[in-house]
Amino acid sequence: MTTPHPATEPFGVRLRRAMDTRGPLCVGIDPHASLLTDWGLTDDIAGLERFTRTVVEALAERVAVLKPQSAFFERFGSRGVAVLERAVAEARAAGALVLMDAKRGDIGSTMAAYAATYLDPASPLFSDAVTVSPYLGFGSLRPALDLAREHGSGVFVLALTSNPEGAEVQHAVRPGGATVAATVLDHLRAENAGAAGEGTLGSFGAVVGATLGELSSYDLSIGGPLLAPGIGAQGATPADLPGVFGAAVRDVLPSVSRGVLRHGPGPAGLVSAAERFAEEVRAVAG
Ligand SMILES: O=c1ccn([C@@H]2O[C@H](COP(=O)(O)O)[C@@H](O)[C@H]2O)c(=O)[nH]1
Repeated sequence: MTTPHPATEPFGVRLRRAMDTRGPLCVGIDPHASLLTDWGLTDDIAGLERFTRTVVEALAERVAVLKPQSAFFERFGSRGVAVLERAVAEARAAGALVLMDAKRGDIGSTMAAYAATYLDPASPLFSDAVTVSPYLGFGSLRPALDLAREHGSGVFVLALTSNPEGAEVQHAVRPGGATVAATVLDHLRAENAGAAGEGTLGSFGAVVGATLGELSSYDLSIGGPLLAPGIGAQGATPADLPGVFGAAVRDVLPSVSRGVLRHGPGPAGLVSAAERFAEEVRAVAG
């Protein structure tokens, strides 16, 4: 097994380079039971292993970012997590950045353990970046933000999620008039301050759904990347990105899972679907 290695450059710098050289796309590894079936695989650890290996072998040398969805591995217990560990190591060794979609969030002291799981280079799940939830208060994420800074990793914080239910929390208005989501974006802007020069990305990103329609009431210029899930199975398309993100579109990392994965099990189908999405994004985001 490849030994996890820490980064020598900040995540944001590595991400911008990967998007420029490999294309602006993140592909999700989401082994849904229905996809395993569609691929002719069994819904068990052998099916999970084959599915995951196929995606990593097809795409890790080509796309900028692979985003394993931890839940689909955890449902198989420790053997599923072992598959996830191998996928992370192999994808990183092939040159992809790995964004672990774990959406962790807890009080600060427990958050420190989550941070160590994904952001400490000694951990078998060490990844280039991780998704976290700020709904125990942005300050509760401090251990993850600090560990990421120390090791050149990235953190993506849920701000405006792609699901319609998110609005009841994220659009809620705080005393003083700012929405919860705007407050999260403000915190991220502060975390990235000083990191970003012209054209550079900071390492602290926001998750902002591509499904949300225009967001001009939000200041999306956070100095870091905007992970945009929702393209493909959730109904958004690359053509929607300029309308949703406006001038911030250049900092958007669109993410597609089922929209690519449904083109398996052959590697050629996965590769051409990913290339098509990346091309469509390039055409609208430059
Ligand atoms: O706001 C969010 C945050 C995360 N996700 C995750 O992205 C993928 C989407 O999968 P698709 O098959 O492309 O719909 C999945 O892992 C979600 O948990 C999101 O959809 N929205």
